[in-house]
Amino acid sequence: MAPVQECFISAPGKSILHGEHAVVHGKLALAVSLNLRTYLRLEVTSAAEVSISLPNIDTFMCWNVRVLKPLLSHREGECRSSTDLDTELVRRLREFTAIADGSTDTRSMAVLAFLYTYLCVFADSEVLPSLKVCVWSELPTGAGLGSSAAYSVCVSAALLTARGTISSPLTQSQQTARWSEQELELINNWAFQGEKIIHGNPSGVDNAVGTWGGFLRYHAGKISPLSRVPTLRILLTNTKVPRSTKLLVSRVKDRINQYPSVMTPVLESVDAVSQICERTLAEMATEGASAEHYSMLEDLIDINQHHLNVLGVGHTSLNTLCHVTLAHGLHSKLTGAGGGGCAITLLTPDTDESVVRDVMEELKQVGFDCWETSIGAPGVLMHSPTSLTHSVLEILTKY
Ligand SMILES: Nc1ncnc2c1ncn2[C@@H]1O[C@H](COP(=O)(O)OP(=O)(O)O)[C@@H](O)[C@H]1O
Ligand SMILES: C[C@@](O)(CCOP(=O)(O)O)CC(=O)O
Ligand SMILES: [Mg+2]
Repeated sequence: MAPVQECFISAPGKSILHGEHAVVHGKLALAVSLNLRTYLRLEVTSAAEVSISLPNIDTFMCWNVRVLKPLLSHREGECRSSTDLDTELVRRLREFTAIADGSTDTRSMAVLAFLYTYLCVFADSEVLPSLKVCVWSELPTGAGLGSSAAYSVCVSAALLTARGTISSPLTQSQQTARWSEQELELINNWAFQGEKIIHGNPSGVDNAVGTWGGFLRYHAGKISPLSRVPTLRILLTNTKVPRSTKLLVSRVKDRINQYPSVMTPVLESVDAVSQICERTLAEMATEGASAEHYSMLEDLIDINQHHLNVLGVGHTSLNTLCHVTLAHGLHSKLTGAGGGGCAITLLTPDTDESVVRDVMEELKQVGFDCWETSIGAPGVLMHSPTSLTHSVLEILTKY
């Protein structure tokens, strides 16, 4: 396949309806893509350098390609796998970029994930290519909306396309295009490796949503689209309390290890919540949504929020958020890793517009960001430059 000289790629963020954390331990999760995206521009240059500009996290790095090549010497001739993390390469990259093992600064993980994917994808090239890459996102970083996965999906799609491992699907007359199912699998597998570097122990649900988009059920690595879902109205609120998915995921693991007989039933119960939610959504889509259906969805949200508190990923900001919305009859739960970050609030057909306005106003007064989101956006896309808004294009070409 002919390699590209320049490409623009985007991938969506996600919201987990139910099953965050439990999904890491093999339970069912229901997740949906958001209309907030991460964008990437890749340009092939002749500078003998590879550079990555990450304006969201104020990170701008550049390396001579000849300095990077020796990092691959440990596996000369071997093909890098898209399904297993090369831990020796990660170790070498940590040393090279001077990121200490166990570092809690997840920002530097974005650089590590990029370099890892770059070196693996181009491992068989005699000379590493000179590339200029810029990634910018509409998503808040580290807030539970899957910015790490959207980033990893964009990086993986761009590098695989630049290498010619997957096609460049955009024809001249198209604004956006997607890859074949087989190519999406490859993008997803490499993005999962990126997530492993950023998260430590990801379930894979976030990169799956970033790759395929839509409404997905994710269970023990098996991804399937939810075919029957009603139109749902959801408020997203960002408490703006920073947190790291990596730390929260390992905190839950520690708690399970310390109190297995207490925590295992909680995980089972979260699984049951996801299953009942899936059945309820299917019923709503096929039979029409009733007040009883919405009442069940609200109960499940409340139950899961309590479970997430028990798992140790709650936060006072999230408690405040739940109280504010409940005072107006609206039910909320954290989404993503918790510990701060974002929550979702379900709006029902009976919710008066004045109530939505009041709730949003009150949440903003507490200091949170709050907006109504649209769900089910497409997964990873290749864009023509004209399909991007002026402001996105300006940012991506500025660095
Ligand atoms: N636009 C971006 N530019 C650079 N790095 C990003 C971007 N989005 C996400 N990341 C990486 O992902 C990390 C946040 O991931 P995480 O803690 O999983 O939160 P979430 O995925 O919920 O946003 C960041 O610290 C950074 O390493
Ligand atoms: C907590 C978890 O279920 C979701 C994490 O999502 P986010 O990185 O907070 O957007 C972890 C995972 O599934 O890998
Ligand atoms: Mg993440």
